[in-house]
Amino acid sequence: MVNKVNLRELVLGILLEINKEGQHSHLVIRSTLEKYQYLEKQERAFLTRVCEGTLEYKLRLDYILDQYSSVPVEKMKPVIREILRSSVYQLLYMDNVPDSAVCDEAVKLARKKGFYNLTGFVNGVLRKVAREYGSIHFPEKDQPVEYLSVLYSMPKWLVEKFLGEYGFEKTEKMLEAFLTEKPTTIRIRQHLVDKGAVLDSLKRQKVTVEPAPYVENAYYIKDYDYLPALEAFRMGNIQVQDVSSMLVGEVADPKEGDYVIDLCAAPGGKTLCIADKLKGTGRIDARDISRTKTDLIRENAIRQNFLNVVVTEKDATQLDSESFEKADILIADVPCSGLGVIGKKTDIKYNITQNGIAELVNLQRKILEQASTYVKPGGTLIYSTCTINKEENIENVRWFVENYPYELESIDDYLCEELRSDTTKEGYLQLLSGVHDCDGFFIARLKRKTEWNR
Ligand SMILES: C[S@@+](CC[C@H](N)C(=O)[O-])C[C@H]1O[C@@H](n2cnc3c(N)ncnc32)[C@H](O)[C@@H]1O
Repeated sequence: MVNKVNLRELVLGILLEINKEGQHSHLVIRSTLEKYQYLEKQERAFLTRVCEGTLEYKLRLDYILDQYSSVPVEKMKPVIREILRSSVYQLLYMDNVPDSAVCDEAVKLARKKGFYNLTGFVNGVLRKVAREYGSIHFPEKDQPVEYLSVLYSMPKWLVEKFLGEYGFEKTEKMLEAFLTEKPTTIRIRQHLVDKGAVLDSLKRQKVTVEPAPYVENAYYIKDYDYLPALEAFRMGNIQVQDVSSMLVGEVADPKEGDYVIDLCAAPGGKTLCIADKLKGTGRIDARDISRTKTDLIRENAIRQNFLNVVVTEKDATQLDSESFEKADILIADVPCSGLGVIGKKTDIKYNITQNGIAELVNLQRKILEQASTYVKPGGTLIYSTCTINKEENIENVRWFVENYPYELESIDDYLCEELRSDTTKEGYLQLLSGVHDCDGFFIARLKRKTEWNR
């Protein structure tokens, strides 16, 4: 017989592990779920929700705890801090868990972990939060940085950065969107696939399907358990991909027979989208830096049976002279800070630093420098990131056109009316979650000048 597992103890173990340097929360959660495969579906959902929610709302939870605890959160013992954070998350955001159960379980867990002398403290803080939460004084809008930081659990330096670039209204929409759960977005493959049949197959498996905005073959899916259990997925007819990322395929606009190089291609989202648009013709050379990464591209290309995809391990910062002036289209979907996808990858907001961004800008420019030589004169270079700060986006593009024989080219012809603006006419698009109905993302289309007009 299997021993009953204490779910809150597992949550505590996960939260402590995530705090260690270099850990990624989704991997720590996944490895615990794999280890405890026998947990019921509901138990798995509880464990995932409490861990993810505690992380997403960490700064707000700490602000609340600091109102009620005689010891500041920063000075607490790590075990007690994580018990309190995850318990306050349950008290405030999980209606189906009774307050008394949250407090009792937290006290039991503190005792089990050897903190006998702190059980009264844990009990006192949690019962006060449960009783008095409605009367907590939160920062007001006239202190915009504190207000947004506490309300949306975003480090202050990032709030300041977003306010500086986008102003209050857009920043607030974006921070709110980061905390809002979204359905999965899929792209239905077009070449050799009947869209109606794919939609029927999804509906037969009781999946809720709705059209997503901006791109014709983009759909939201809900009410499924496990992606590989879907026939449409196993048959290679759907690919999970955010609409923002699909827009790279639209803006690249490959023509049958084109030779495309995708320099940073793993796990293969844009490669496969472009392979589909090439309709089995031409070739897409999908590269990434390591075997682990290129294996992900291979796995996806095999599932979708695309024979025009060639996968190789290559460091994009190193010059590949064999690719000199060969590509009709080059995709530079570079490694970036990921500030546009904080809603899906919570760790980013706590781990990224200004120095880290500066290092990424250097890496992005090194990649662009090599990439500049691979495009045929008259060919196209698409520069994209899933981030939203100017240094990694438009400032890199401006640096590139100043130093290399390229010019921005309007992308209006490839976008729906809703996404067109002065910047898309100039050649680039900055998407923001909450403002747009997708992840935060940047795309620029650059044309390599021909010999005579360099
Ligand atoms: C934004 S992700 C690419 C996402 C991919 N284009 C897609 O649509 O699925 C950036 C990729 O850059 C890769 N990368 C990082 N440094 C690199 C380098 N020096 N050379 C090549 N790839 C690199 C990472 O391994 C990562 O897979």
